[in-house]
Amino acid sequence: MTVQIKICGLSTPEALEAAIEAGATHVGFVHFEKSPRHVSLEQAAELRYIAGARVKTVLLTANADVPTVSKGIEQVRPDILQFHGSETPEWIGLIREKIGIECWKALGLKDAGTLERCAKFHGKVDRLLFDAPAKELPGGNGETFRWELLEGHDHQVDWGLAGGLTPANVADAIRATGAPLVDTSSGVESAPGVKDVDLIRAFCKAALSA
Ligand SMILES: O=C(O)c1ccccc1N[C@@H]1O[C@H](COP(=O)(O)O)[C@@H](O)[C@H]1O
Repeated sequence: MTVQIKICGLSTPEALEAAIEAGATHVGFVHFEKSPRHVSLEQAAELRYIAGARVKTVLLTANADVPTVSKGIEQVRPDILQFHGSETPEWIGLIREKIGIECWKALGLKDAGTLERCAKFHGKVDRLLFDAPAKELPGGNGETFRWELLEGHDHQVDWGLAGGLTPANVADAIRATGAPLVDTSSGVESAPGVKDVDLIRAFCKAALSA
């Protein structure tokens, strides 16, 4: 099966077009003020409009309150919401049920225990995204985690791999984990928050050839 690719933290039409042309299946907009990739809901809506139906659009928030998430859905009309903070399964489940929108939850994988605890999200989210443990930011830190933690894991829900993925390591990551979707943000940047179109192209090429 062809791997799905999410390029996250996009903030310009140029980088967005490069991601789509290179074969990304998902593009993400980060609405989280502490991030160097933060975009306002107005900016995200504009990018979402440009993307149209060519790719799936993802609005990422971290520990946002309900009014912010509602405003994001209303203004941006994303295909998917990605929750990247300490949102509970019940909280996400309620939003998913009420709004009927696809919801993803990112989890920082520290050890086998974290992986076991992800079972509480089953039935509440549409996809789990395994990332490195949070640091100053809940995500987008460019850190990989021990991919071997996923070895032999019986995935009960769709999932994806994130955390420090770059054009240089994404093919190894796919081979090592069998990830059906890979997600990158800082690994395709020339500086924090500045996407590099050549790195985006190289990332997609490497992922698609794994
Ligand atoms: O990208 C950000 O700035 C960000 C901020 C807050 C939460 C998540 C964020 N990004 C997501 O984190 C993972 C891994 O990113 P990276 O490739 O290691 O930089 C990915 O899902 C990003 O979408």
